[in-house]
Amino acid sequence: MRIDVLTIFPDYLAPLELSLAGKARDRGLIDIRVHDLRDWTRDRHRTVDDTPYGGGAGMVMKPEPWGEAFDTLLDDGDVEGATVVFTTPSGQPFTQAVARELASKGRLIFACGRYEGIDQRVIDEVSTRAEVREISLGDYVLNGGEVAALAITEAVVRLVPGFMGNAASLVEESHTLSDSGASLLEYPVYTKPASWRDREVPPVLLSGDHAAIATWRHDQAVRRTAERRPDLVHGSVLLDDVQVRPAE
Ligand SMILES: NC(=S)c1ccno1
Repeated sequence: MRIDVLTIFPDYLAPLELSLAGKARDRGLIDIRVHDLRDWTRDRHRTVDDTPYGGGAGMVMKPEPWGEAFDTLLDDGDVEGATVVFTTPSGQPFTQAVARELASKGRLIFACGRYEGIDQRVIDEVSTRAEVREISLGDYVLNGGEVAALAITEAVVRLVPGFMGNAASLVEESHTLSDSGASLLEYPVYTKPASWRDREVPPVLLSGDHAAIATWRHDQAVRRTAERRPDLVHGSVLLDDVQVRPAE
């Protein structure tokens, strides 16, 4: 997978060098390229914003630099299957399901807006040339889209086949789907020592009874989901999975 990031703060994406994404790049699994939007400005001040038509506070990102940047990135022959992601608070919520969708793409191009946003004509024009997704990290406003691009990149890259050394660990993490299709939070996890500050590991986990352990873990995931994320509980589907007993 190739990932391009367009931003006026390229150094903001430096953590991609450090994290697992950096290792994946070293292994040739992903090709990450960060681009400074100002490289497509034409004035000596490298201007990327201007006042909003219709008035109002703040500044809007000018269409010209974005248009020329996308001309470069979408005309480099590597456009097939490219998806352009605008990270914006007005986008669709980013979820694990969206991460799975994006992980199946051949190429992602992140457009990180700043100020009050990017001139709408940029989104409209790019939509005629590639698949466009406007995605929000959450219902809050950041100073720009870079943090969202980092988070989405991390969530997506770890799903790319071959990225995680132990693919099995992807199966039992939060927001995977249960047999009934419900999105479950991960069950609580424990490791040595078996007793710590008079707190014991649940005995079932020491029993060696794999069926009982699987049942306990699923029960815990369902209970945790029902308690913390009732919004993920679709009718009785989730509760049909298991009788949710009151917390012990
Ligand atoms: N919530 C998101 S993705 C965002 C981008 C810029 N500000 O907020």
